[in-house]
Amino acid sequence: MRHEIRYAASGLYPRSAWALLGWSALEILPTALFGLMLARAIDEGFLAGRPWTGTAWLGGVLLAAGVGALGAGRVYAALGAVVEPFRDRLVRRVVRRALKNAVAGRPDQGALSLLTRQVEIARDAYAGIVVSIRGCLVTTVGVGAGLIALDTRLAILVLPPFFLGLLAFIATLGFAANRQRDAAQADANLTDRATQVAAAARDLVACGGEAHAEALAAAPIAAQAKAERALAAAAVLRTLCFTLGGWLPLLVLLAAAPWLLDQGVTAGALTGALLYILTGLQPALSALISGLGSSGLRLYIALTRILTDPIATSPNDLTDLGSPNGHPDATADPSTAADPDSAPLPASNPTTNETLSHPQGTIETGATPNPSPTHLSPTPSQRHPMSDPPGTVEPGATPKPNPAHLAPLQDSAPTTPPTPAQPSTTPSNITPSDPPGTIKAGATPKPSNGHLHLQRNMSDPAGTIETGGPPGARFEGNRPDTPNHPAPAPAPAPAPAPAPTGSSVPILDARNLTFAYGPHSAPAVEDLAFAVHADDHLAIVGPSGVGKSTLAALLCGLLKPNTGAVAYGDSDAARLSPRALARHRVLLPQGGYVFTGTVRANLAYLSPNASDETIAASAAAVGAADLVDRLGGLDTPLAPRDLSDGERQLLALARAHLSPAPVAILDEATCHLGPEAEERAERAFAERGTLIVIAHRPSSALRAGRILVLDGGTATIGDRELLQGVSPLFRELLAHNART
Ligand SMILES: Nc1ncnc2c1ncn2[C@@H]1O[C@H](COP(=O)(O)OP(=O)(O)OP(=O)(O)O)[C@@H](O)[C@H]1O
Repeated sequence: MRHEIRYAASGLYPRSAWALLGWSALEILPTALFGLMLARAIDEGFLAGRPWTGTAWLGGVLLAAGVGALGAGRVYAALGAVVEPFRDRLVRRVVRRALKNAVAGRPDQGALSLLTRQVEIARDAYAGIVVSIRGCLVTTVGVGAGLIALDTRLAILVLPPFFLGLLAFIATLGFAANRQRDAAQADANLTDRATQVAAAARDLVACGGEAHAEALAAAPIAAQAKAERALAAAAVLRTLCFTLGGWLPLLVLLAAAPWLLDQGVTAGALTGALLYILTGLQPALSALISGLGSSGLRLYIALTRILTDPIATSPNDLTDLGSPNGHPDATADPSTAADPDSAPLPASNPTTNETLSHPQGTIETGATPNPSPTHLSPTPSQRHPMSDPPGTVEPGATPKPNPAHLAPLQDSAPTTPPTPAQPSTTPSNITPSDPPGTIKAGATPKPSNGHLHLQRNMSDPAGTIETGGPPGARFEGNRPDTPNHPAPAPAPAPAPAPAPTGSSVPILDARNLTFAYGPHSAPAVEDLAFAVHADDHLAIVGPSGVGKSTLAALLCGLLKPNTGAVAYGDSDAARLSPRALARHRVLLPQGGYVFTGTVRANLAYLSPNASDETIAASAAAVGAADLVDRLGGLDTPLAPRDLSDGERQLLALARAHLSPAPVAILDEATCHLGPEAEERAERAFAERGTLIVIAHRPSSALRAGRILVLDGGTATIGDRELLQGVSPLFRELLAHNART
C-alpha cells in the first residue's frame, strides 16, 4: 500500500502543485469572507437600520464569490496538470511492462484492460482524492481565517471539535481501508466462485455435484456477508467522526451563544460563525470523508492491479494444481474426507486455475481457464453421484447385466412390426403403415458442424413419420412442468437393482420425452420414445444442435422432461436420488475428468473398492493400459494439465468402464481418440453391458446394433438395414462413411 501511495504522490509534480495551491488561495477568498461580510451586513446594516449598508456588504459577498469562482475555474485546470502526468506515468509503466513481457514471450493479456480501464479508474480516483483533500484544506484555512477575523472566541469554540472529528476520521482511515479491502476481496472471491460454478454448471450437474456447488458458493457468500458487516461498522465510525467534526461545533456554538452575547459577541458574528459551520466546515468534512472513502479505495485497488505484474502472478506460474500428497484431501480416506464437517473449504488462492477438489485430489474441469481459486473438499452429498459411496459397491465387481434380463430388440427388425406389448418403442401416433423403428422427435437442428455432417432431407421418400400426434402413454411419475425451474431433488429412493428382472422390461425406457430449455423455446427433444434393453448397443446420431446431448442428459436423469419419463427398470429416473441414479448409469461427457490424485484414485473413483487387477483389466479393455504404464503405474500422482485431451479421455473411459452402473452413456467421450482407439473403447463398453453412444464418427454409429437418427422433425431408430431404407440422413451417413 505504501508503495502505491508513494507512487501516487510522486505524480504530484511540484510546479503543478504550487499552481494548484496558488489558485486555491484565490478560491479561499469567498469562503473566508462569507461569514465576515454577512456579520457586517447584519450588525452594521440591517440591525442598525441601514439596509443599504447591509445590502452593500451582501454585494461584497457576491463579488467575493465571483473572484472565488475565477480561482475555482483555474483550480480545475491546474488539477488536470497534476492528474494527467500521473495518468501518463501509469500508462508508460503498463506499456513498458507489456512490451517487456511480450519480448520475453509472455504476452500480457491484461494489458489492454489495465490501459483502458484500470488506469482511468486510478486517474479518476486520484483526481477525486486531490479534490477532496484540497477542498477540505482550503475550506478549513478560509473558515479559520474568517472565524478569527470575526472573533477569536468563536474560533476557539468552533475549530477544536471540528479538528477532533477530522483527526478521528484520519485515525480510522486505516481500519476503514482494511475493511473496504476485505469487502472488495470477498466480493471478488464470490464473483470468482460464482463464475466458476456457473461455467462448470453443466459439468457439475453431469456429476450430480449440485450440493458440492452449493457448498462452493456458501463459504464466499458467508465471507462476503461478514466483510459487509465489518464495512458497515466502518461506516458507523465514519458517521460518528462526522457528527463530532460537523455537528459538535454547531452544538457548542449554540450552547455558548448566551454567554457569547453577554461577552459582547454580536448577533451578526454569531450568524456568520453558523454560516461558516453549515456551509463551510460541514460540507468540506463530508466531502473529505466520502472522497477518501470511495476514491481512496478505488485508487488503492486500481494501483494494486496496475503496479502488480500480472505475469508474475499468472495462473501458469502459480497454479497449484495440487498433488495427491500436497492436497489436503489427497491421502485422506474418502469417507472421512467426504465428511462435510471434517472437510472445510480451504482458503482460496487468487492465482489458481479452475480446479475442483475431490476426495482423492483435484478434478480439473478443463473448462475455460479462470484465474479464480478453488480448492474444495467435497462432502458426502458432493461426491460424484456416478460413484457409489465407499463400501456400497461390491468389491471388485465388474458390472455385467444378468443375461436373463436380455430382451429381444423388437424394433430393430424391419420385418417384425413392434408389438403393442412394447408401447415405448412404438408410440401410439405411429401408424401401421409407418416403417418400423420410426419414432418422433421435434427439435430443429442448427447447422451441422460436428463430425457427422448430416443434412436434413424433408422430402424423404421413405415416408418416415413426422407428426405431432397425440402423446403416447404417459408415465405416472414425477413430471416437472417447467424445465427451467427444476423440481426439488427427488428424495433418495431405495437403491434399485442394477438390472430389472423380467426380460420384457427394458433396462432403460424413454417414454414420450419432451423437453425445452425455456418456456418459449422450441423443444430440443419432442415426444421421443424408445427402449433400450440390457446389453443393447445404441448409437445416437444427428446434426449438431439436434438435441443429442440433451437427450443424453434426459436419459441420465440430469434433466427432467417436461412431459414423459425416463425409467430404469420400473423406477422413474425423476424419482431417483443422484446416488441411486449412479447405480444405473454412468455418463461420460466429452471432457474427460482427471483430477490430481494417483492414477489409481482416478480410475477407481467410481468403484473405490476395486482391486488393482480389476482396475488394470478395465484400463486394458479400453486401451488405457499403455498410458497407465507410461504414467508410471497406478500409484503415480497425476498432474491433469500434463495430459492431452485424448489421455484424459482414456483415463475417464477406464474409470467409467470400472463403474458398477450397467448402462454407460458416452456423449462424444472418445472424440479426442483416433478411430482405432475409439473402436477399441466402444467395443469394451459394448462387452461390458449396455452402451449408448452419441456418435461423432460414422464408424462409431455403424458399430452399434441399433441407431437412433435424430433429424430435427423426425427421429428414426433401427438397425443399419432398416435405416438405410427409411432415413435419408442415415443414407448420407453411410455415404460419408464410404468416402472417408
Ligand atoms: N443449457 C441450454 N440452454 C438453452 N438451450 C440449450 C442448452 N443446451 C443446449 N441448448 C440448445 O438445445 C438444442 C440442442 O442442443 P444439444 O447440445 O442437445 O445438441 P447436440 O445435438 O448435442 O449438439 P452437438 O452435436 O453440437 O453437441 C440446441 O439448439 C442448443 O442450442
